[in-house]
This record gives sequence, C-alpha cells and structure tokens, in this order.
Amino acid sequence: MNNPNQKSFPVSWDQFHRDSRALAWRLTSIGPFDAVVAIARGGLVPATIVARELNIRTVETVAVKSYDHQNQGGIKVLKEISQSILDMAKNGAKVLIVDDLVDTGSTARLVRDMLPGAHFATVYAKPMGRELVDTFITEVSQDTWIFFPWDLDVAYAAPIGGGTD
Ligand SMILES: O=P(O)(O)OC[C@H]1O[C@H](OP(=O)(O)OP(=O)(O)O)[C@H](O)[C@@H]1O
Ligand SMILES: O=c1[nH]c(=O)c2nc[nH]c2[nH]1
Ligand SMILES: [Mg+2]
Repeated sequence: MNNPNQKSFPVSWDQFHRDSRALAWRLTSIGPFDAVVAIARGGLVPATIVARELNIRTVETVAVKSYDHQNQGGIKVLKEISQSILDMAKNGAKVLIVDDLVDTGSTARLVRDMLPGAHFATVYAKPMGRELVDTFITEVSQDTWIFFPWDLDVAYAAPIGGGTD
C-alpha cells in the first residue's frame, strides 16, 4: 500500500536530462562500452541519453515489471536479453546496463544475474539497492518516492501557508 508518511521527490524533464548527462560524464572514465542494455520501461530514457552522450549505437532492452503504481508485486521478466548481446558479453564485450533507479534492488539483482560481468548504472539509488549499482548520481532516502516526468502532469499547487490563492 502507499505509505502516507512517504516523502516525494518530483523530477522534471530538465532535471532528469541533466542527471542522466551527469551519469554519462561519470561513465566516461569507466568505458568505452560496446553495448547498452536498458531496463524497460524506466531505463529507456536514461539509456537513450547515455548512449547518445557516449556514442554507443548498440542498444538492447530487457523488460522487467516489479511495481503496479507504488505497490511492489511479483517480479516478472516480460522480455529477455537477446542471445547476440549475451554472446557479445561472453566474448569479452563491455556491456552497460542502465535503469532509472534502484529501490529494493530486486530488479537490479535479477538483471545482474543475466549479465554477470556488466557495469550497472542508475540515475537514482535508494539505500536498500545501492550496493547492487556500480555507478549512480543521486541517493534518496528509502522512504522517498521518486516521481519521474513521464508519470507527471502540470497541476495546480495550493499555497504553502494554506488556503487558496
Ligand atoms: O529496485 P526495485 O525495488 O526492483 O525497483 C526499481 C525498479 O522499479 C521500477 O520499475 P517498474 O517495475 O515500476 O517498471 P517500469 O520501469 O516499467 O516503470 C524502476 O524503473 C526500476 O526498474
Ligand atoms: O516511479 C518510481 N519511483 C520510485 O521511487 C520507485 N521505486 C520503485 N519503483 C519506482 N518507480
Ligand atoms: Mg523499471
């Protein structure tokens, strides 16, 4: 269930672009990478930005679903990593896995097992999953829900001091 004491961290498109670029900067000293694997859906946006900045043209997806809105359900792999990428990795290619965030770490654990030698990068990380990520940009507390720009709309905000404007 949604936790009423949960803090919220809304992220704008502009901020997400800047944070994803910062991730790309941090990865320049670790690469070069031969391929990117984006964890769909949330990892698609940062993976596109990172692949563009690092000039990586081979982009693969693995689709994992763990949450229905803010509720964590059973984790499901909806699309596996293609055999050609698994073969590349086995033959020594450097593969970068990208997701938007790591929370409990269950998605990261699952995908890391598919590509044990790959570098795992996320834009945001919560403490429970942080150890599973090789590179991330911003840590938020475990009781914070990150609202991504693709899940948001512009809406009226009541004045901080109460009442209406
Ligand atoms: O560390 P965890 O507790 O596993 O949570 C992190 C995962 O949860 C979200 O994906 P979600 O399953 O909501 O699917 P989506 O990417 O399609 O939004 C997010 O994009 C991460 O992939
Ligand atoms: O949009 C999201 N924000 C989060 O904080 C989160 N944690 C797991 N899955 C998540 N999705
Ligand atoms: Mg996801």
